[in-house]
Amino acid sequence: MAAVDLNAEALGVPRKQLMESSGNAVARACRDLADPGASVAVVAGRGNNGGDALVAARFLKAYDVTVHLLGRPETISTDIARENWDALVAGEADHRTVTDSAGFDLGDPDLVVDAMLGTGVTGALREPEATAARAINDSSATVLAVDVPSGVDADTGDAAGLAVDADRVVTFHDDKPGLGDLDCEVVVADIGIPEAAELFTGPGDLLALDRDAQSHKGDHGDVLVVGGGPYTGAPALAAQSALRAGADLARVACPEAVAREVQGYSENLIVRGFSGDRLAPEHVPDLLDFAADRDAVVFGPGLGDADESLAAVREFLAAYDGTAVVDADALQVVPDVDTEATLICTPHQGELRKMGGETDSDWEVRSDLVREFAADLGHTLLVKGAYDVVSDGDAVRVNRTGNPGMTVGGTGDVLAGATGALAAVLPPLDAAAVAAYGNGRAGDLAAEAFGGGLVATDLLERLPAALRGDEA
Ligand SMILES: NC(=O)C1=CN([C@@H]2O[C@H](COP(=O)(O)OP(=O)(O)OC[C@H]3O[C@@H](n4cnc5c(N)ncnc54)[C@H](O)[C@@H]3O)[C@@H](O)[C@H]2O)[C@H](O)CC1
Ligand SMILES: [K+]
Repeated sequence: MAAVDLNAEALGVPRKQLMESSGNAVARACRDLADPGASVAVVAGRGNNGGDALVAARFLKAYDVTVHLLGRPETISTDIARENWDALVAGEADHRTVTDSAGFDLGDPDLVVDAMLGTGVTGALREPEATAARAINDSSATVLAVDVPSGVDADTGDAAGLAVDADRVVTFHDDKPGLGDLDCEVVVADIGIPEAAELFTGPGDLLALDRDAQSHKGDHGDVLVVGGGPYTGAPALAAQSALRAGADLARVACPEAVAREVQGYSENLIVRGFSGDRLAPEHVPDLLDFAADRDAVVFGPGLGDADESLAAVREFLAAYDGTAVVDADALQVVPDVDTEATLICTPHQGELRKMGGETDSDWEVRSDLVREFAADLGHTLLVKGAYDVVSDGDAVRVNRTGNPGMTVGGTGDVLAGATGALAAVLPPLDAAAVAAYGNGRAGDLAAEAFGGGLVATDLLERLPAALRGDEA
């Protein structure tokens, strides 16, 4: 939800507006549960769950509302919740702050609005929330829970300990998996989050990359690029891109004949040559051993389409059961290989057709075609275009970053490498969506500097900023 909220904000629908919609939905449920003049106890926590109810209080003029804030106002954790508290105080609403459990007196209300904790709950209820939850459960009031009954984990429906026993839940935007088993009525309120906030990639998708501080080398991926032969720049671009997208190690397995040239592009790469001047079936056993210790493999950059190289790709994929990004000439092999591997294929629309897929200039039509083909293939597709379409056969994401300057050679290798690095730390669909978003953002930053004259290496040093969500 945090990612969707952030994407909604990027689309021009700020969180405070979402909170206003949530609060309005809560007020409508109150009007449904209690008659005007009834006494309502709003029990608000210090986060946005509480914020929703502070908004609702403003919509309940016809009721006798008392707001209980659990904690001092200065401990309210978000500005939008704090602003709604300040508005209540400025409006002389009947409000009180509960700084310790002994200070909590629910009174004898007809209706309780449980807005202590929502999706931000961690662990068992602490004080004074626990005392308040017991008082709410012991009261004879009707209980309306905001988003999630406090103490319940929205994803699992479990509670680490005590939880509020609600008569009705008003949850926002979409049903939460954990609410299904509650024995109370759950109402899903549309709070005006645009569908686009979930369909199109945006800054919210970068939250998935939040790294825990304790991470150490190797946590962020050891990526192997298998490529090179007719071309040498492509595997080097892909491997450097993997590093720029956060991989700790980037290795290149390429023909001995070009190993020095590939190494020459960057001392950051660990280059390992296999015999001859192009990939062939005899290299596959070694490659499988080498790949087994990596977190992700990027197959294809610069491989060329010699029959023996494609035969080697087929043999490798048939035996590989890890995670691989397949790009460029290797893509044509995928449809006729049965593999246990988790593949992310990154074709442009011409390569998609060569794989047997269909495309369309209208991105909405293309989205359905890509989803169907991904379902047939059983793999994740990232189909490059002015609008990149990503699908795992079930969900669809569309990426709108990027610009026409990115048709220059090599940007696809940069995307493949970034996808490999992200596939080492994220599920395939997210890895492809974030890679498309970051690669396009890096391309947009490069276009600011070089316009149509940008080259693929310009994206490399801009990938970190693009994946951090830095403003251009
Ligand atoms: N897109 C949407 O669905 C929207 C949802 N909204 C509401 O926002 C909350 C989530 O808000 P958040 O601030 O992230 O977290 P909470 O308010 O649920 O709780 C955080 C708050 O609670 C404290 N806390 C955490 N665990 C415990 C505990 N075990 N005991 C005591 N206190 C605890 C923590 O310290 C924080 O202070 C969502 O549920 C919706 O109601 C948005 O308003 C609109 C968009
Ligand atoms: K709640």
